[in-house]
Amino acid sequence: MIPDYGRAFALWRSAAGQEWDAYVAHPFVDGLGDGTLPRSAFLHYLAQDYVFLIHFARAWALAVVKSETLAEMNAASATVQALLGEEMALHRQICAREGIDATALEAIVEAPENLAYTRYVIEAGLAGDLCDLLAALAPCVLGYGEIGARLKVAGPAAPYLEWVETYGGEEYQELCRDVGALIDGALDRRIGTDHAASPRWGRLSERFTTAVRLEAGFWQMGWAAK
Ligand SMILES: Cc1ncc(CO)c(N)n1
Repeated sequence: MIPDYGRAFALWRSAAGQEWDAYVAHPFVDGLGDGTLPRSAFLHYLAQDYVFLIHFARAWALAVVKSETLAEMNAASATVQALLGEEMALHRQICAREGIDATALEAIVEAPENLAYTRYVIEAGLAGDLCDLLAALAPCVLGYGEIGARLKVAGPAAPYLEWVETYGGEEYQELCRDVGALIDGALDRRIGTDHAASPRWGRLSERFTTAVRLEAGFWQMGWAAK
């Protein structure tokens, strides 16, 4: 079952079509679920993802700047906190057990796929308004929610249980529902409640799909490190 993260997400997701499937059903994801993903690929991914989250948190902080209401500011800043506090703690915990400390993680050199993705998102927000920024942010947050929920139901294998429980767990799922509500509210306010009827819709959809493609590229980067 696909989780309900709001109206705009459902439309963007189906417009992305096969690109969405290539992201959420990438071989890397299958390997996380059934435990066959080589540890080296996982650790390479996780270290890159730590740096990803630093820049991703900056992009969410930009959403605070681009907000027009206190409700939007609160929702965006709660996401910044969830990323810096809870999600990055997962990475620190797993890497610490492998002998990689937080200072080493922070100093990881970004892979081009990583750099491309986060800076694309930040640029979407700098060039546009909160709708443009949220369209580029949505695949990351909500895609991991969908993946986590699916893998959790399937009954994940032991090696990556912690990862699956983080993204499939209630706390992250609640964050996804809140982000879905923030997106719908931000779009209602700026482009009207019939999102797809807005002249801006096509462009927003493209932003979403580009970010989806960059997500698949991120898995591919990890997968290539096998
Ligand atoms: C690449 C990537 N996308 C999305 C998430 C979820 O925040 C993450 N941790 N990493």
